[in-house]
Parts: sequence; C-alpha cells; structure tokens
Amino acid sequence: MFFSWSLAVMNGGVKFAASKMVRQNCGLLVVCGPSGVGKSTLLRKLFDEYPDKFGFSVSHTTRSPRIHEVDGQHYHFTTKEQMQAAIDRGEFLEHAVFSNNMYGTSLNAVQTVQKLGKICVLDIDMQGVIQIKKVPNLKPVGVFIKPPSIGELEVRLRRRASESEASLRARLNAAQQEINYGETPGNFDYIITNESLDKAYNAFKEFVLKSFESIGN
Ligand SMILES: Nc1ncnc2c1ncn2[C@@H]1O[C@H](COP(=O)(O)OP(=O)(O)OP(=O)(O)O)[C@@H](O)[C@H]1O
Repeated sequence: MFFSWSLAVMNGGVKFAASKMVRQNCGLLVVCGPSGVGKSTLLRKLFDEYPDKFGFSVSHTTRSPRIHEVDGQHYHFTTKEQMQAAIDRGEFLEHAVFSNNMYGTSLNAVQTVQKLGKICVLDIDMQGVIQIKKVPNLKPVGVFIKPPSIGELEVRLRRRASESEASLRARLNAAQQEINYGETPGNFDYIITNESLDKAYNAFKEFVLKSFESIGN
C-alpha cells in the first residue's frame, strides 16, 4: 500500500520537503550495530537466500571514485556544493562526513529500490539512525545487532584484518556507546546478539520476513 507524503517541515535541523510516494510500513529495513559485529555477514546471507526481495540503495559521496567503481552503481559521485544543496533542499534521509568526504542516503535512492518491489536495506551507523528516526512518516523497521562482548568484537575485527591498530581502537571505543544506544528502549524494533552466526541469522531472517510479510509476496 502506498500513501502520499507531502511535507515541508524542519525536524531536528533537517529539512524534509518531499512530496513523493513512499511505501507504508514501509519497505525500509535499517540495520545498525558496531563495526565488526557481523552486519554485512548477516545481510549477505539474507540477500543470497532472497535475491529478489531485498536491495541496497545507492549512496551519494563526494569522495573520488576508485578505479573499479561505477557512478550510479557503487555510489552516486557528486561534489560538495551539489550535495550540500541537495541536503538543504531536504532530499537526504541521512548524511555524514568521514575523512573530509560527505556520504549520504537520498530519499530518491531508497524509492528507486522500493519501486522495484524490493525492501530497501540501509546498513548505517548510530548517527545515521538518529537522523532517519526524525524523518516524518518514514516508519523504518530497525534491527540492532550486538556482539556477545566487546572482547569478542575485538577478536572479530582482528581476524578480519581490515583495520590499522588506530582504526581498530577507534571502532572499539565507539562500540560501547553504540551498544548503549542500541539497547535503549524505543530505538530499535528488534535486538539480536550475534554469537552463533546460524542462530543470529535465523532470528534475523524470521523477524525481517514477519515485519515485511505484506511486501513482495
Ligand atoms: N557469529 C559470528 N561468529 C564469529 N565471527 C563472525 C560472526 N559473524 C560475523 N563474523 C565475522 O566477523 C567479522 C566482521 O563481520 P562483518 O564484516 O560482517 O561486520 P560488520 O558489522 O559488517 O562490520 P563493518 O561495520 O565494519 O562493515 C567477519 O570476519 C565475519 O566473518
């Protein structure tokens, strides 16, 4: 079911001037959790099992494309001026700056996935979730993935071997604050502890399918 969304409100400093069609309850799944907790792993399994049911939106960024990256596929590559103007027009659901580059998710990018009849999945950090939750009428389904312990999170990040020591420390330092936010009642619809991957995946899949059972069946 679709409904018309015509709003022009200032909400938490973010302006939303969308007059578009969005899917009610809502074809939008937000997945959040500390770096290294297993979000990508769980989502990969979900996409592998249900290739036609879920899709990632294409984010915008002001960083330069890497050699293999295709505009509109890996990212929408844009300039700081253009992206800031679009943010000011209320076209972004969430945005952030990392390493001096802007990144963000536009409403349009989410709707592009929804118009294919798919549930749009956002894998975003706590700051992104805080912004998304302020968007009127969006009604995303939010899942927080937590680690069994900070110690286990460190083991996974070290095993993944993707980070410098400084980056690993920064991720672990942020993790406790993210877990506190994730566990605060009202912030997410469902919390999963990713201890056994199989058990976590089954709980994740069951919750997600139930939450969106009216979509795409
Ligand atoms: N239940 C689990 N038990 C053990 N290892 C796991 C489990 N789930 C995921 N892992 C491993 O932990 C590492 C981190 O997982 P992953 O890359 O999916 O995390 P992430 O939350 O997507 O991190 P980031 O936010 O940094 O992208 C990977 O090497 C993955 O194989």
